[in-house]
Amino acid sequence: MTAPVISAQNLSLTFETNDGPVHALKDVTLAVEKGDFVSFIGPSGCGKTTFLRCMADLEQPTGGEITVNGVSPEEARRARAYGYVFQAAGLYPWRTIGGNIRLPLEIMGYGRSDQDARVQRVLDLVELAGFEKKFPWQLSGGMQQRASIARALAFDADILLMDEPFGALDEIVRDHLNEQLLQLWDKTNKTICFVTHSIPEAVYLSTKIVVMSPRPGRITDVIESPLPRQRPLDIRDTPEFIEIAHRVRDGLRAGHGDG
Ligand SMILES: Nc1ncnc2c1ncn2[C@@H]1O[C@H](COP(=O)(O)OP(=O)(O)OP(=O)(O)O)[C@@H](O)[C@H]1O
Repeated sequence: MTAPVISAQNLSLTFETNDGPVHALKDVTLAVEKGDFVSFIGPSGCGKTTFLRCMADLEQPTGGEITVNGVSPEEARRARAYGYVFQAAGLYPWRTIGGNIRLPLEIMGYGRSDQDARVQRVLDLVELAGFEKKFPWQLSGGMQQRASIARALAFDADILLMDEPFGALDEIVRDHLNEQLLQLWDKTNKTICFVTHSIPEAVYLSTKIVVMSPRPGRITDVIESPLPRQRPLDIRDTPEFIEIAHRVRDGLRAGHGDG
């Protein structure tokens, strides 16, 4: 067996605030394997974003251990092990779509022709070929979110950390992006950690669904999905899908009950 891509052992993070300590994460233990698509679902404040930020070295845990690709999050960050996609697309309005995707490559010192090739490749991957010279405001919200995914993919990181990337989009656009994201995951075999509030989104996308509950933020259930890798959208009407969705809902309810 290969080592997990992300391994958390009794991970805890307590924020000291003026109102006293906030236990954002408490004793979280989880292994994410290579090629997994893991969704984190739970009510507001259960620590989903904090967990993702620990993986990305944007927060420092106060207890336990976490490794990314077998090393510390800091070393993984320096090795550009992951791309991070935020809730809002976060594109610079004064740069074109191509310019936005190019920015991290410029910072990392890639040569100009390598930059060009990478920009074209990731624009193709997210089906935005031809939009390189447009500015963000000329694109719909869904297209902007795809551009921000392209930016996270541009330097070929094996891990994609996505914090509610489609939360602000309407349902039809979200369905379409979910489908595209699954195809992209299938093509590239990346490991994806994905935060969401939506049960159907979590069940549709994931190989593993991590249910969390707040106060203190912890994992209450980990569901290994029996669904096949290839998933047309209408898989959501099948009994298998509905059964998993029920289990997630039950887990969320139980978490609320003792919160
Ligand atoms: N920098 C901080 N300082 C103090 N408390 C914080 C900080 N960041 C997060 N928290 C608290 O930690 C808890 C977990 O927050 P987190 O953002 O990880 O939750 P979440 O599950 O991602 O929520 P949401 O679904 O609303 O995004 C919350 O109670 C939050 O208020």
